Amino acid sequence: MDTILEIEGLTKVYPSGLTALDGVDLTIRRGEIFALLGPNGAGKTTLIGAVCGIVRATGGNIRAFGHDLRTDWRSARRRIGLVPQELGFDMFDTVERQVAYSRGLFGCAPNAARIEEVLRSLSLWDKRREQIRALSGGMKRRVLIAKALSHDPELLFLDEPTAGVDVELRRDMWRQIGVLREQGVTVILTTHYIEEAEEMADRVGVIDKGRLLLVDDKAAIMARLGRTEARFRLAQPLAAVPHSLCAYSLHLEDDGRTLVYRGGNGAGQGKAEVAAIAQALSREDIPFMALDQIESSLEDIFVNLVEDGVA
Ligand SMILES: Nc1ncnc2c1ncn2[C@@H]1O[C@H](COP(=O)(O)OP(=O)(O)OP(=O)(O)O)[C@@H](O)[C@H]1O
Repeated sequence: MDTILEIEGLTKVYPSGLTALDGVDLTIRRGEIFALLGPNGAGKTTLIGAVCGIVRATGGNIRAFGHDLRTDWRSARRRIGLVPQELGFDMFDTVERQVAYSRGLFGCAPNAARIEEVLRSLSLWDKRREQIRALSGGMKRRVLIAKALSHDPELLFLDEPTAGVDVELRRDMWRQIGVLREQGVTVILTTHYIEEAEEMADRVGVIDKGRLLLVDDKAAIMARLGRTEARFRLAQPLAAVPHSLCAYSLHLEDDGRTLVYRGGNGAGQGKAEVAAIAQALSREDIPFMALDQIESSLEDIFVNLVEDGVA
């Protein structure tokens, strides 16, 4: 595994006494898309800020590209890009100048061809001479990305890239992030939206109250924690769950007309049990008219994790 970022025991206590990060350990692999998922105030922006040199950590270590950020911040910093949550630029400046200026801020030599490439990849080329204030909200967000890409970062942070944007723009943003992945850029994004993590991430970290509750491959999270709910709508109501099925996690609803299964801790266990229950029902001569089956989403998993406070 080629590691691009290593965070160890990262702690941030703000002067107010609030602990925003509480011993966070995280390793990011080169080329992956990592989604940091958490509710408001979980510590996502603080974590990004600590890596990007905006927030001074209280404790812990951060190594990026093998450099210790405390002692060798500058060389690592050039290889990191940040798309912040807030729109912050000179609204009267043109798109092209803002993006070229950002490149210069990182000490990179002017490179008109590269700026053109970035602007074209974000469909901003036709807008390059427009003042930023004249752009739509979505276009302004693209300019933020263009600025962050202007110095060719290998590691890009996107802090809630789709907060407050409409569905179309969100999908557009997902496409853009797909393009970055193809270009080999490592992306860490923060989000409140489970569907965003589900759609794009290779791995997901769940953070709450400054603690990283869980980090895993997206598919593994689903497999480990995914639950299956199946509802058998019975032809005839039952007074009780048949004895032969009491090994399964079943109960009756709708005055005995619906047999409900909830269970299966991943790895297809839920689906296998539902199939076994269906077979047992037909063996017992208990016909059912319909079967509705639902797999839990990352959202359900997240709610459970946050409620439990543990991984
Ligand atoms: N400069 C600051 N001074 C004091 N407290 C702060 C500061 N910045 C953030 N906090 C607090 O630290 C905690 C974590 O905030 P942070 O912005 O990192 O969370 P977040 O997960 O990014 O939230 P959101 O999803 O709302 O952006 C919050 O309780 C927040 O109020």
